[in-house]
Amino acid sequence: KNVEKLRTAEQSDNMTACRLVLTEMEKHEDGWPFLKPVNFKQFPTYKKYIKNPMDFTTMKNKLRDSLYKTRGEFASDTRLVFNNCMIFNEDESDVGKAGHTMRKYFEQRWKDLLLS
Ligand SMILES: Cc1ncccc1N[C@@H](C)c1cnc2ccsc2c1
Repeated sequence: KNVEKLRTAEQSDNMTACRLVLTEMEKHEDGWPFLKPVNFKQFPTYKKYIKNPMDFTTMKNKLRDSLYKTRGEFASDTRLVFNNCMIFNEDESDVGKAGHTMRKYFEQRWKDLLLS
């Protein structure tokens, strides 16, 4: 019983760092392109090129529903957001530049939080 409780407690600690960095990315001034799923009507070719769309709201819902078993799974979805962005958007476009900024921001914060 205690082992179970301990594991759940550890699990929620792991997810605290995820919730924190996700909140920071949602508030970041360059986070705007990634807040919601890309609208396929607005970008008709998106689903042709991007096989696994991901965005911050979807990640928030997955955290809420405990769909991330490890911090690594959360980090993978975050990197998916920015890799999709680099596939679809020119580096010099507003969205492309925001993607690079947010990717750098995430990787630095992820390091800070996990080595703390
Ligand atoms: C991250 C991403 N990748 C590819 C396409 C779109 C997006 N983001 C949406 C929100 C977006 C990005 N930029 C604009 C500009 C006018 S509407 C709109 C919506």
